[in-house]
Order: sequence, then structure tokens, then C-alpha cells
Amino acid sequence: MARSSKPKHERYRGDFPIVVDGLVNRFGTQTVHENLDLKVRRGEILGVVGGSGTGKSVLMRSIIGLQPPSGGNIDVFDQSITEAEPDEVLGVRDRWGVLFQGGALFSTLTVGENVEVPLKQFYPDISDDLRHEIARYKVMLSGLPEEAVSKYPSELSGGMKKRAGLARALALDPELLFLDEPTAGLDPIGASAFDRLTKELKETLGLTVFLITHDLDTLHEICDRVAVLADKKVIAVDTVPNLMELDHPWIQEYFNGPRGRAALTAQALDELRRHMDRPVAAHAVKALDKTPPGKDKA
Ligand SMILES: Nc1ncnc2c1ncn2[C@@H]1O[C@H](COP(=O)(O)OP(=O)(O)OP(=O)(O)O)[C@@H](O)[C@H]1O
Repeated sequence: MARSSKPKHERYRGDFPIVVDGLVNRFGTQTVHENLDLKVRRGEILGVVGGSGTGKSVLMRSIIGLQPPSGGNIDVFDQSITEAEPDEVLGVRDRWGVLFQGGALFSTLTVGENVEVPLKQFYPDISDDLRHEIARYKVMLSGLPEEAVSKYPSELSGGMKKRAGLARALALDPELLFLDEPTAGLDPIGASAFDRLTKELKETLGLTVFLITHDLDTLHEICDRVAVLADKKVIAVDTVPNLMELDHPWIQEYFNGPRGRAALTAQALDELRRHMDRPVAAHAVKALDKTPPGKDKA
């Protein structure tokens, strides 16, 4: 399993680190994906949305090679994941990190030991001291206090568990980061802090982020584009404002329904608050805050 003898790869410089072409996924008689196409741009945060059961997680699992598809092709860094031999896939697996729903931490290992798992798997030759040091650094990079390194998952809050899972996802300095509903179960303040962290990490580490979410605030705040899954396909990929213009029932219901409008208003309020020193903006924020529910807060 070790690949330390292989030369270190170059960072990907192409435009589309992930290209999904004609993906088909069937489970028995159930077809989840039928000719699904998707291109993820390098350096973007791509939000992935869709109703429950539309196959967002199956799509992510297909891209990271955990779900052999029934048809189609997936290239990651211009290399086919679907047709590659297991050994070849190993060569790209250390170039992505995954935060699964719920964190998926090993409960019998400390946070630091959890982060060390992929380091041991892919770089078995590095010294214990260096491995501990890398793990400690990743834990702090994920916004956890240094003491968290020696804590067990059961001793952490929900938000801290997500950050620990993120630290593990970042263990191998990935170019691609997969996040499956990272803000689910977090309170609004925790969710917003996690969103900010995701954006900061994307910018400072030059990540491309594939982010499955139901969280409208996340979509508005940090996603460069959003892919919408419906009818077994990706029916649209665009910025949120452009998606809101589309005449598809699910998209209209989702983005222009009451929750979608509330998220949009919250974002507008945030924008205004950033200019609170200007008296006019302060008045506008007050006025928007007082708008009765149900009335449009344009
Ligand atoms: N290993 C499997 N075997 C059989 N059916 C599966 C398997 N994995 C997923 N499915 C089915 O595929 C469909 C899509 O599942 P998936 O978890 O990708 O949905 P999702 O869009 O992520 O949903 P949610 O938003 O509720 O998490 C579901 O109907 C699910 O039951």
C-alpha cells in the first residue's frame, strides 16, 4: 500500500480536476443516475444540492472510487477512476480528503491518532515524531485548540467533531476536498464558522471543494457555483443568482421558497453590516430586520 517510493506528483494545473461523463448508477431495479455529466473547476467551491435520495452521496462515493458505477466514466486529475486498476487509483487517492457525514472518526483513537491514520497508510516511513507534529498542525489548522489532539471523539462537541474530521481530511495536503453535509447538525453560529473556515482553507491551500449540502446559507455564502441534482442528472450548474432565474419547479421551490428567501435576506443583512459605519446602511439593516415575516425583504 505504501507509495513513498513513487515520485511525488505535480499539483494539477488543468481546468477541471473532476470530469464526470455519462455516469450511470443502478441498485437492483432502482436507477439513481442516468447519463449524469458534471465538470468541477479547479479552485472552486462547488455546492451539490438536490432532494433527499437524488444521489448526492452516491455521486461523491463514485468520484472517490468507493462506488463502482454501472456505466459512464469519471476522470480525476485527467485519470479515469472508473477504468483504472486499484493500484493506479491509489496514486490519486492521497490527493483528496473526505469529510463524511457525521465525521466518521474512529472512536477508540484520539483526534491526533485519527489524523495520523492516513499518514501511516500513505507515508509509513515517516518518523513518529514528524507524524505527530503534522497531525498537531492539521488539528490547529482546522480551528481546534492544541489540547484537542489528545481528546477522544466522545469528549468533543458536534462542531469539534466536524473539525477533527476536517483535520483528518487535510492530513495528506489534498488538492481536492469532499465535504458531505458539513454543517448538518450544527447551530447557526457553528455552521457559519465552519463555512468561513472552509472558504479560508480553500483560499489559503488552493483547494477545490466538492460540497454536498442542504444548507442554503452555505450555498449563498461560500459556493462559487452550485450543481443541482434532479431527474437522475445534474440539471444545472451555475451561480446561485443565475440558478434562481431558472424555470424548474424544484429549483424555484428550493431557492425562491420561504427558506431560500430568508437565506438571501440574511446574506443581504450581512453585506450591509459590513458597512455599518455608513449611517444609511445602518438604517437599512434596521428596516430589514423589522420587516414582518412573509413580506418580501428586497
Ligand atoms: N449501497 C447501496 N445499495 C442500495 N441502494 C443504495 C446504496 N447507496 C445508495 N442507495 C440508494 O441510492 C439513492 C441515493 O442515495 P444517496 O445517499 O446518494 O442520496 P442523497 O441525495 O445523498 O440523499 P440525502 O440528501 O437524503 O442524504 C437512495 O435511494 C439510496 O437508498
